[in-house]
Amino acid sequence: MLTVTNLIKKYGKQNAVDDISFQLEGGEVVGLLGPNGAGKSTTMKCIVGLLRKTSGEVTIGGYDHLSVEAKRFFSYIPETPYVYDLLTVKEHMQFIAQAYGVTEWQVKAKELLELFELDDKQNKLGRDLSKGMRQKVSICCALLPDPQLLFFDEPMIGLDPKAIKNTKQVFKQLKEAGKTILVSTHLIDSVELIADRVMILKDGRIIGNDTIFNLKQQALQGQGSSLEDLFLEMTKDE
Ligand SMILES: Nc1ncnc2c1ncn2[C@@H]1O[C@H](COP(=O)(O)OP(=O)(O)OP(=O)(O)O)[C@@H](O)[C@H]1O
Repeated sequence: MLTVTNLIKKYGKQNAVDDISFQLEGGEVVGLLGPNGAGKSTTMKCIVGLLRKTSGEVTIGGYDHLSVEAKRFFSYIPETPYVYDLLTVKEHMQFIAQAYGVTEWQVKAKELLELFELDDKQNKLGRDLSKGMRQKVSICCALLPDPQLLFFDEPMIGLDPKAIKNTKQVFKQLKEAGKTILVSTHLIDSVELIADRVMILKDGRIIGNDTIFNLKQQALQGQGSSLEDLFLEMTKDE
């Protein structure tokens, strides 16, 4: 579903993403973990085409990631939610539905807005929404076209506990529906239960890419421990 080959992104002389390669098979849920500045957001932005990669190749569903065909496959939920100031919450849903040709979108939009407790905010303008509400609108817009592949960059930041719980539930449902997900997060427990695999990024490089079980075996010599301990062990400075 997603193939990243020798991806490099430089900011000036710094390699923020330093020659990484990985694949996501259809239906896989993969957690992208790493300390602040590891290159998680830069990697995602290069994949979805918001940042110009320095070099490397990215294909989505077999198509070059910048093609319209590739864009039909995925939704991206950015770290900082972007909403249109002068569209209401409902108009955001309508706009996405029309852009992606979603038929009978009202029913799905209603379900999503109810799930994220936005149903009473339908007529509020984007500019009048709180940060958490913007994040919820961003998630609802991403889910409306029912894409095969979803990129979530720190989806829980700014959400209240109820919305975090709902988002975890949505992840579970998406996984059950066979969707492919790449999710970057610092909230390790939010991926521990659903991730088939995690990739650990440090200084722009992938330093671990395996099932949580296998990574624990390698890093902790089989000592029973949490994913959080594993993360801290793998990313500690020598
Ligand atoms: N626009 C930019 N210009 C220059 N350097 C940048 C820019 N954006 C990010 N960087 C640098 O690239 C590196 C990777 O940043 P990135 O935001 O991808 O990390 P991250 O893993 O998403 O971090 P966090 O967990 O803090 O969100 C960091 O060293 C950062 O300072």
